[in-house]
Amino acid sequence: MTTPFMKGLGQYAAPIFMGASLLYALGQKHREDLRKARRDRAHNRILVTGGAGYIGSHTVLLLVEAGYEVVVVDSLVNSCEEALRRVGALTGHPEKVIFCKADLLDEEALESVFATHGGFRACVHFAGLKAVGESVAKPLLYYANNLTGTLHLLNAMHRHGCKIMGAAGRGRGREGRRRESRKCIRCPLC
Ligand SMILES: O=c1ccn([C@@H]2O[C@H](COP(=O)(O)OP(=O)(O)O[C@H]3O[C@H](CO)[C@H](O)[C@H](O)[C@H]3O)[C@@H](O)[C@H]2O)c(=O)[nH]1
Repeated sequence: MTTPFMKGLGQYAAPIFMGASLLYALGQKHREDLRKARRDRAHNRILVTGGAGYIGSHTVLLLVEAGYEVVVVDSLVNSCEEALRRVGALTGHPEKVIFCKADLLDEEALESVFATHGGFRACVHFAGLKAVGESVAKPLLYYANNLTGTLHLLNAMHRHGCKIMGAAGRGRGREGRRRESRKCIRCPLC
């Protein structure tokens, strides 16, 4: 049975439907704009772990000069934030150096960096302990810190679709000669 109230409502159906469609279309456009902004940002944004350290801060400088925006994750265990402030000043683009104090062993903090600032075009990984004497005295600490931290990083990259990782390592060969290697690899999990 159609009541007068329902009949009255009928005349509003078309405008309500059109209004809802318009809102839906605007929402879609807004979501598409957000996705595009995120894609553009990802194209230009690099994550540098250990970016406040010696090699890391020089890398950040070069990346910013090359036009990238850099997010630095560093626990500051062997560095200080001042280095990044200086990098910002030297490049003239302090806004392109975003610092997040976090330890790679803290998975939640790392996830929050990826959720807030990702996705990254690539990651350069320098956040590692590397004092030779200490590594001999405390090998398990070094294994736990460097391997677990790297695994956490790889997992976060995998979850957030970041597929390129650069890393630098230094070691001594059997014959005592120093070996340096710099590698750029695809994330092994992706
Ligand atoms: O668990 C850690 C260990 C270190 N760091 C940070 O990582 C940076 C490492 O920088 P350092 O100045 O201590 O080391 P270097 O820049 O000299 O780089 C050295 O350590 C690197 C560790 O990845 C590479 O091995 C590299 O080849 C080697 O020269 C520091 O800011 C330190 O605070 C962390 O954030 N988390």
